[in-house]
Amino acid sequence: MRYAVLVTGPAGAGKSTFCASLITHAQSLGRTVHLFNLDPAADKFEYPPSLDIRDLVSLDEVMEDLQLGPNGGLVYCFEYLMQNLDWLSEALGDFEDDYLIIDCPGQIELYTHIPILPRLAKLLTTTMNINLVACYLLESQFMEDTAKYFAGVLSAMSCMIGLEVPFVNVMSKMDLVRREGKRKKEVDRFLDPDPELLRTSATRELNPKFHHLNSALVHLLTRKRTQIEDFNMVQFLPLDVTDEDSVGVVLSHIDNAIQYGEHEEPKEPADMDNGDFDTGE
Ligand SMILES: Nc1nc2c(ncn2[C@@H]2O[C@H](COP(=O)(O)OP(=O)(O)OP(=O)(O)O)[C@@H](O)[C@H]2O)c(=O)[nH]1
Ligand SMILES: [Mg+2]
Repeated sequence: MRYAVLVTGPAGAGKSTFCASLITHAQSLGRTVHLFNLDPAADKFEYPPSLDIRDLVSLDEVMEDLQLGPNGGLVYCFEYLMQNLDWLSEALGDFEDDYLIIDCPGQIELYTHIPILPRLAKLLTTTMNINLVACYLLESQFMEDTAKYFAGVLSAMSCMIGLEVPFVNVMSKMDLVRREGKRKKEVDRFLDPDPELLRTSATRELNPKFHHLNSALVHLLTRKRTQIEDFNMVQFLPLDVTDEDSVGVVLSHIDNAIQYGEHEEPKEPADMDNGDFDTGE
């Protein structure tokens, strides 16, 4: 049985850092894990990737040869990957019974505009028979601006709906929140999105039109009782990579989502009620 974690999220959300801390933690548990770099623009890693899209296609060469910018070049690299799936299945053939951590690029259009990642996820799960879970990382600074935060929630949801695989949302860089000394109750409203946050947003004074738009969104979220609120489709696990226990909690949710080690007794994930995140209050 092969397992893989697709680590997604906007630019700078902490994906590569999270991949490295997942690897450190999994190795401390005695697991064999491998990094699969899916970012053609990546330059350095804490752990050397065992599998690397840059062995197939180089963003620099694509940009130079085809006169494309970084984003167009990235889309081209993924299209090239999809046309060379033999390379991927051959490379993946070396990893029987292993756990792959897949580090994705941060261009948001990859998750919301073009259907390349969903195609890749389908291929990994159906053709290559890999137990796949996706993580979407949003960084804690998004909590500073509620309108931006809700844009982040919607992008997480858009990615999740597109991928159609088990999904774990993560609020990264929680060490920064701890340092600021935010109240736990306040933090919880962002980990379990509270649409009422938008109503009290500072945009009311700054930009009334924008506030009307936000209010309409809240109205949609609350009155129509969409999935975000009713079914808790989007909930974030707090991640502090400086705290091994926090990485362990996220890994236990990932394991649970893909039933890692199904021959063993099924394990309950660690407590999800955020009670394990101590803001230091
Ligand atoms: N304080 C803090 N900083 C972090 C954390 N994780 C990442 N960073 C910093 O955030 C920046 C971006 O981290 P990366 O891990 O490269 O983020 P990424 O999502 O892989 O970025 P792209 O691949 O460019 O999309 C770096 O300067 C990291 O040192 C964290 O948990 N806490
Ligand atoms: Mg990265």
